[in-house]
Amino acid sequence: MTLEIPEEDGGSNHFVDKHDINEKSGSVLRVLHYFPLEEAKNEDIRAGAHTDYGSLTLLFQDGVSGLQIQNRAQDKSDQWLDAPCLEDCIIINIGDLMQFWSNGLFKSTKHRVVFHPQQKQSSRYSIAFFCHPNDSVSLNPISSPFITNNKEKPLINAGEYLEQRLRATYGNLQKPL
Ligand SMILES: O=C(O)CCC(=O)C(=O)O
Ligand SMILES: [Fe+2]
Repeated sequence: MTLEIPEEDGGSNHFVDKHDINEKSGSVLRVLHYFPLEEAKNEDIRAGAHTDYGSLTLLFQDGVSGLQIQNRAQDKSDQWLDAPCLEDCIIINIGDLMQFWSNGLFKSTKHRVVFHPQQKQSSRYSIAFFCHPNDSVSLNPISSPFITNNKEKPLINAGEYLEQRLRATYGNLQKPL
């Protein structure tokens, strides 16, 4: 989908400009190893339900499935749908900031990682690249004929939002990077 962002707001370079690699950002590559389940335990969840904090996440999986997304229909939020693990494919998640910038047009989908019954004895590996804009970038909806901009100016920028989410998740640990 093209958003027709006006040239004065960067046009087709709008998102590139927000992700200048020479500026500070929260972008991070994580190599994830989910251990097999110990025999005595009877758990189903490898990673609890959450949304990603940044703009987009690139997920590389190793063939052991388990990623699920939450059904967004209000009366079906207890339904979790398996994301297929396709060979040579990268899964792209929309993160919270893309939802802010698009004023909800693009949804930051809740997801989690579960053990499927036949996988409890296997490790699972995945690599996630969490793509974040520069810390100083505003979370205001972007100019586009497809996006309504009815929001008050937010008081925080991308760096502050990341800090808030990390604090809520990990307590007062130091921000990575
Ligand atoms: O391991 C996966 O497939 C997903 C991991 C994930 O959602 C995350 O680390 O935010
Ligand atoms: Fe995630």
